[in-house]
Amino acid sequence: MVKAKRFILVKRFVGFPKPTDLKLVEEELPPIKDGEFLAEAIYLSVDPYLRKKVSSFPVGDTMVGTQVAKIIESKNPKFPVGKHVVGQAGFGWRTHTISNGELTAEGLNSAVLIDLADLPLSLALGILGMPGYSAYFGFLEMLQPKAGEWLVISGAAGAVGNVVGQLAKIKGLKVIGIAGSDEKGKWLKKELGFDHFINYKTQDVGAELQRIVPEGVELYFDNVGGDVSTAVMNNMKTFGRITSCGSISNYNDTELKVVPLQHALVSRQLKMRGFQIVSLANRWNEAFKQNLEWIQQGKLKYRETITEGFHNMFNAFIDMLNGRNFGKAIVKV
Ligand SMILES: NC(=O)C1=CN([C@@H]2O[C@H](COP(=O)(O)OP(=O)(O)OC[C@H]3O[C@@H](n4cnc5c(N)ncnc54)[C@H](OP(=O)(O)O)[C@@H]3O)[C@@H](O)[C@H]2O)C=CC1
Ligand SMILES: CCCCC/C=C/C=O
Repeated sequence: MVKAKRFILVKRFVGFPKPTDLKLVEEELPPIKDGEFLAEAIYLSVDPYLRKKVSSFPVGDTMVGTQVAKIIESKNPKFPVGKHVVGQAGFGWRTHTISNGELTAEGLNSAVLIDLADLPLSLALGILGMPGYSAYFGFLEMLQPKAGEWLVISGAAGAVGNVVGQLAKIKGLKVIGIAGSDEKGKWLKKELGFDHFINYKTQDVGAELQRIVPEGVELYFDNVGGDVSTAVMNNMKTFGRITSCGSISNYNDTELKVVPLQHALVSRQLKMRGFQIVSLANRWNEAFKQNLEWIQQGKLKYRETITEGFHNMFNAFIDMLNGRNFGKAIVKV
């Protein structure tokens, strides 16, 4: 018998999540059936979308989330013992999972075999996983960037943002990153080649943009929404293009705030495009292959903030919401 640990939701998050909203429980797993396999978690991902998802999540269910796991028992020839998978639907915040690897209603594989050669397996949760694909499609496809254009990225030092900035440098753009600490700014400029950095906690974003690019920027990749985005949009060129990837600045709000975007949109004739990376699930492999190639060529760098211990899942999640992560926030079991 295998004992699995898992976090269940005991109270839906209201405002900033509290440790008492989740509970760590143990359960004995049944023997696996034909077509199933048993996987043991190695790395788990903590992502901003979890905060949003839990607003409508059934109390008592295992907390959702993606993980990298090793197959330790199998009655499914497609998932042999010893191989690794990225576990999505049916996995979540748990140490051991029984899965059949089938497609979910959303068209996502519940488990996908991975082989990253000599690269760390945890990258399958970051630059070679969902956040890396969001950067790839959200930037290259939604924004249709051209060499020489100016790009502003909010949430620039996070899992998605830092990859967007690096892709933009590969494509010959000029990049301004916005994030919440000068240490993050140093990393973005010195190691990743960003051209400019704005600390939204200590600087006036609009005034800084005005100083750096008085004529206005062409492109904006938005991870945070809120006042930062209003300031950026009011410093864009006519016909500027925006990808709305997320709005983490309001995920913990209990009341909906009105953010005045229309003035900038209308007066500057901007084009704003949102996207859901799950809708592009059938093309994820394209982004995987290209990001992998650029990593192997030394054109894309990766950074992770790793928290040790499954019992620290909640702390890692809160640390990410509070901006303590550089690059991808990961938990190592
Ligand atoms: N549309 C889609 O399909 C997808 C959307 N997303 C979205 O992309 C965004 C980035 O995700 P991801 O890269 O995984 O997360 P990150 O790794 O960027 O982590 C979240 C970051 O958000 C920043 N942050 C927290 N609170 C605020 C705030 N009030 N204002 C501004 N910044 C804040 C923090 O950095 P700092 O120190 O700078 O404050 C923190 O590090 C999120 O909005 C997420 O929901 C992600 C994947 C897919
Ligand atoms: C594997 C599920 C990924 C969902 C990412 C969604 C982000 C939305 O904001």
